[in-house]
Amino acid sequence: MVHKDLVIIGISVGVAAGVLITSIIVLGICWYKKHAHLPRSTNEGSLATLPIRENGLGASIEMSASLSNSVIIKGSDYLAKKPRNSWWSNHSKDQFTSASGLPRYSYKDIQKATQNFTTILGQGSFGPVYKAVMPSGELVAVKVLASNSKQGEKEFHTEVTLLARLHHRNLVNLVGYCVDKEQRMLVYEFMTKGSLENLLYNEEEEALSWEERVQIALDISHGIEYLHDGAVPPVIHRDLKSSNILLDRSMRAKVADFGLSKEEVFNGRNSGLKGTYGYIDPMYISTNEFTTKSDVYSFGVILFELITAIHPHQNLMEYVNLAGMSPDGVDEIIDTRIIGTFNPVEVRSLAKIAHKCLHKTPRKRPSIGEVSQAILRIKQIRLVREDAQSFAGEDFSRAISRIESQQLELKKMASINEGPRQ
Ligand SMILES: Nc1ncnc2c1ncn2[C@@H]1O[C@H](COP(=O)(O)OP(=O)(O)OP(=O)(O)O)[C@@H](O)[C@H]1O
Repeated sequence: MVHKDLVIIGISVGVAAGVLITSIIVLGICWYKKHAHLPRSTNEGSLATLPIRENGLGASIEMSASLSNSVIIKGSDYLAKKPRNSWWSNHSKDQFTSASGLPRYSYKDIQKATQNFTTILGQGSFGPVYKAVMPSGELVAVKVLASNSKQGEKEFHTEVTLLARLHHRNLVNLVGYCVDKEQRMLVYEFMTKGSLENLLYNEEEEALSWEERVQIALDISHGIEYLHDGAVPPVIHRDLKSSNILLDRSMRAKVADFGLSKEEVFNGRNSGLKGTYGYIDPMYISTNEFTTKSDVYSFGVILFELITAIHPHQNLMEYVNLAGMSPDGVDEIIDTRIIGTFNPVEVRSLAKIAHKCLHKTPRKRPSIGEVSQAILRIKQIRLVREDAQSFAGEDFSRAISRIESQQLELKKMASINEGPRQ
């Protein structure tokens, strides 16, 4: 009997000890889970939702006000989940935790990739731009902001936060950045063919064909259309010019340099004039009010550069105004290097669009969406015409081969009818 009691007491103590140990383990796991998330959740109170549109796909970024805080991406999760390229993915996860959602690099990373800053591509108003080869072999362009340039530093922050949420095939993508002590750099996708300005005005470059020029015009208009109508809130570029249009190896154009971009302020006014001489909307100079229509004006200037290959600093607008006096006056200022290869109807249509963009009253200028549609129509009409020509050509060659085979048949029949001569 005593033995039986001892067994019952033993089992009870064992069960109680088991329950106690299990509870301690469960509590321990809960405590660990809770505390492992603490560093991220400290920012949650300050998060604000910033919606973005990405080539039509919806996504939203919850980002904190400060650049140094972390970013959480909702919606398509495109930016968070898709590694930008193999080189970035080889780096530690810490480099992805910035407000922009872009990888952040150390000075040493960039120093190595640019062979100690010896691979200079050119010099912009913010500082030099270097070609960099990443360990994966991928080419990028690194824009080093002059450390004494206060304006450049401000533009840097604007550009990082803006570009991190703007993605379009006709915009030059920002793929990383560097903030290391006083150093600030922007890492861009590399654009093999350089700037439109260089392609139009450098005598050593092969002249762009008319077809290429129309495609470039269309690409630029699509890039601007995304900024004006696709980005939420809308973005005005503010410094559109041929040196800010870069081309990739397939001669597709992308809009670059958002250093002067600002998010649109409704009915807002800006103090200092920004932009580049020759491209600035005259109405902006007199009213100090910059709108999407001011970008449309600058785009009109670029369209005339494509048609004439005359730089705005070489009296382009004087030529354009003189030519505008007669309906086909544009024929007189067309780039001589494409004479004989272009279609005059297409040139006149593009010039008509450019004139509309340059209308002195901003509200009478078309929207960039309307401009894109009009340029697209020029291309489509050409494609239909080429199709018709090749169809006619096909008919002709078919007819020729039909005649040839008929002749062959006739010859054969003739030889049969003649029969062997006796
Ligand atoms: N992503 C890139 N790929 C290839 N070359 C580039 C890239 N970005 C800039 N460059 C080249 O580097 C040079 C300097 O460019 P940057 O944008 O700094 O100045 P800019 O546009 O010429 O002048 P500004 O600063 O006044 O706009 C130019 O020759 C440009 O073609």
